[in-house]
Amino acid sequence: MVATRIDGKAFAAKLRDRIAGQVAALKDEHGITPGLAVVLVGEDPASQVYVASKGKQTKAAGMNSYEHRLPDDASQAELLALIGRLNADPAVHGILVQLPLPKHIDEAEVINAIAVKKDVDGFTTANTGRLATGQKAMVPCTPLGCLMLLRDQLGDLSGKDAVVIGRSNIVGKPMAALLLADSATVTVAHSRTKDLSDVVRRADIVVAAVGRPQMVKGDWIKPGATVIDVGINRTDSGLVGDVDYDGVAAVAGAVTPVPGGVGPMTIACLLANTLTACCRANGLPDPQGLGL
Ligand SMILES: Nc1nc(=O)c2c([nH]1)NC[C@@H]1CN(c3ccc(C(=O)N[C@@H](CCC(=O)O)C(=O)O)cc3)C=[N+]21
Repeated sequence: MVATRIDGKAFAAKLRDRIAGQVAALKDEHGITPGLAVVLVGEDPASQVYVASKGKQTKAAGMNSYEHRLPDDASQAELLALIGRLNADPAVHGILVQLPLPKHIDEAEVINAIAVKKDVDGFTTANTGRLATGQKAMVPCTPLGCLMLLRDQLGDLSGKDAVVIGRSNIVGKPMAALLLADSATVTVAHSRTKDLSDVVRRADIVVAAVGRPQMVKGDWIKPGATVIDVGINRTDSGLVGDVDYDGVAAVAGAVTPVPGGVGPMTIACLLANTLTACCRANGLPDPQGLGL
């Protein structure tokens, strides 16, 4: 039996279509256009590609996209001043500061300067805390995309054994919070975890977010398990995930590919969060019905 290939690219395209319809209705019925501001500091080539792609998809969904580029040597004060202006701008419903930032800038301080209601990355301490305590939050895009794929594949996640490999603030920790909120039994594994393959073998759901090319092997996987690969590793043989796809697909029930899995969901969820932020700012009901 070969695993189902979870088509994140197709799922993301459908989600973007739905969002575009909701954006059009928002314009028609309320005269409001959601706006997303993306801030890029420096010239990192991968970041430039992501930011260009975000801008293109934002406009394609009918939203306004505002791009702000600062030079590599921009000061933290300049960046904070820009965020202050975006916080005060009523046309801007979402603000994303592309990470990583140059080393002379304190990332946590910059992120926490973003207005909580405009924090479409869900990276502020306030949103992290809200997610962890079950209050309405802005949810980080990559884990949100993973959750949507899991709910679509499995339905109710209640009582499932989930193992998240990786404990980053942007993926591992919020992913664990989301799975817990859906009543899964959650284990967070990381570089110090003992007998990692044995831990993973117990899981009905595996989310791999470690940044090590093809680390998760087929013989780590419980037959029939659902495997979500968050890895984006650029190697000599091209873009690969954290999962050894062919080996895992021979055992798993379903697995996401790289590319074409979680990556496209991340950007679609950014649009979803921008629309959600816009609706909340205008006292309208949440458009995605996720209960988060
Ligand atoms: N503030 C902030 N928010 C982010 O969400 C954020 C960030 N900073 N910094 C960088 C990471 C990375 N990230 C990705 C988005 C889309 C793909 C994506 O679409 N990947 C395609 C392939 C793209 C390719 O070929 O390079 C795929 O997996 O199919 C990947 C990675 C968002 N990030």
